[in-house]
Amino acid sequence: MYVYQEEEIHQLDKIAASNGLSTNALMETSGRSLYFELTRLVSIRQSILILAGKGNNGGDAIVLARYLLQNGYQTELVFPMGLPKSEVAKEHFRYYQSLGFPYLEEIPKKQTYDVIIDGLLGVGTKLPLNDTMMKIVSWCNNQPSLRIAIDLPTGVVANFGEVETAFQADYTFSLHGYKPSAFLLPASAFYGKSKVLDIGLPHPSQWKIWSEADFTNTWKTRNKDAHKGTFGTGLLLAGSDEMPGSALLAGLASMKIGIGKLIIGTTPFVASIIASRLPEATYWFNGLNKLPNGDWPVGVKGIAIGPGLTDTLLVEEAIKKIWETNIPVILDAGALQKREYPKRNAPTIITPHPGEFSRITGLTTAEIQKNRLKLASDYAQEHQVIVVLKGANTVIAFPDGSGVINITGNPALAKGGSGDTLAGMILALLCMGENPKIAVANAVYLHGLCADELVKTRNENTIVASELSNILGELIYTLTHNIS
Ligand SMILES: NC(=O)C1=CN([C@@H]2O[C@H](COP(=O)(O)OP(=O)(O)OC[C@H]3O[C@@H](n4cnc5c(N)ncnc54)[C@H](OP(=O)(O)O)[C@@H]3O)[C@@H](O)[C@H]2O)[C@H](O)CC1
Ligand SMILES: [K+]
Repeated sequence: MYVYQEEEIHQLDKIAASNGLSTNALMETSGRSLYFELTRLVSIRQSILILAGKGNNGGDAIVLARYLLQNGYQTELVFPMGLPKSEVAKEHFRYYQSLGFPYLEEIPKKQTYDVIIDGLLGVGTKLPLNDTMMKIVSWCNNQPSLRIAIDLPTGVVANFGEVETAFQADYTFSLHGYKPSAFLLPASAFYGKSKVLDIGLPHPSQWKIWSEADFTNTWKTRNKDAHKGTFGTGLLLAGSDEMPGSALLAGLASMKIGIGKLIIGTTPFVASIIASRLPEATYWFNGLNKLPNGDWPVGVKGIAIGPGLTDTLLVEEAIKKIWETNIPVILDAGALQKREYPKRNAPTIITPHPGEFSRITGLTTAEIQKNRLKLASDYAQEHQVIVVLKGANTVIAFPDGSGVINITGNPALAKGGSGDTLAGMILALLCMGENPKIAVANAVYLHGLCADELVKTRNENTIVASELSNILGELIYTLTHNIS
């Protein structure tokens, strides 16, 4: 599934029209697809109120109303903002009227409806809503009806997360692709359950939702003649005497997802605490202090630096040394600072949560949250790094302008140690030879999926980060046992 900004939708429509697929035809397909989706949710005995705006979102609503009426559904089509203004919506309205179907210009507010369809505003929305629209939306939200939005809930814009008042949908049927606001709070909370309807346009989007199929199509099984070298050696620079657990959590995740060999550069104290829980790793005492002298373990295929590290000066010295190499690196937690990144022939991956991204960019967390996709993407392109902007619907932005939105995960992940676990998973998949884009997307996907699996039988408050790694084995087995 793909994600499209407002401008991209308008552009696609224009190109389709100039090549022979008119907006009139797209509107017909939209309305007809909406009709078929609706018949799964609504029975013929239920009353349906369709609210149509003056633009093409209203045009979709007109086509939907026609299909419903033609098929005997109790449907009332109302234009509370006035009759259609867009040329294509006018054409469909003319056809609707030619069939003798009725319409109203005011909502009959004395009556209640089983279902309200919001075809008031779509991707052409400019905030703020005017007073009339605000009142209509508030009225809808106070009705006991099932609420269904066409393309976007009215009051939500396509590209950003900002909202004042919006139609609180139970379902939103998005046309052609998701819009960024479906993944940006507070807007995303107004979508209800959302689904994309195919209307026959191509998919040139560089942004996609990472799905189970994407995971299974890209996950590599271990060859029969594999040895530990096949799956790479990772260097994890993590853990301090105050935060020893970070090294353990990242290390467990790396080893349990499948890395061949893991070297943990940490203090002797940390090693003495965690080695009994992770005897499979090897330990490089005080690696952070040794690294700036060029005293390196050989054969390292990937580095993760930062989980549980507090000595900023030492971390910066180590990073300077890492810049001299062409080894893929993940900068996490204590290694995330405002900085310049040198040009290298290996990926640099940063994994900030919104607070850390705020520290790096100087933007407020509120600014970041309502515009996560664009800000992560701008940063990734400007600095030529992979940005993993964590939080609900983690955004992964690549240096070439493409990106992935992850939809696995839940609030159980909002807990200490969860980020360390993710850093370990990314390190492992990078070292195991995945293409970096796929490594990062699959790690983020699995990390969230572990949490989703755990909350099937457990209260989300009670889950701790080490449990994510514990269920990786069963989870990957279930997802992949059909792959030959
Ligand atoms: N490829 C596709 O996905 C297709 C989608 N379709 C549908 O078309 C809409 C987009 O249609 P568009 O006409 O561009 O825009 P809208 O219908 O969303 O809105 C335009 C009208 O809304 C008025 N408006 C805008 N902001 C406000 C506001 N804050 N308060 C009140 N009214 C507002 C605007 O009025 P003006 O006076 O400013 O002109 C317009 O009248 C898309 O979402 C899909 O539903 C098509 O079917 C084709 C293919
Ligand atoms: K709408």
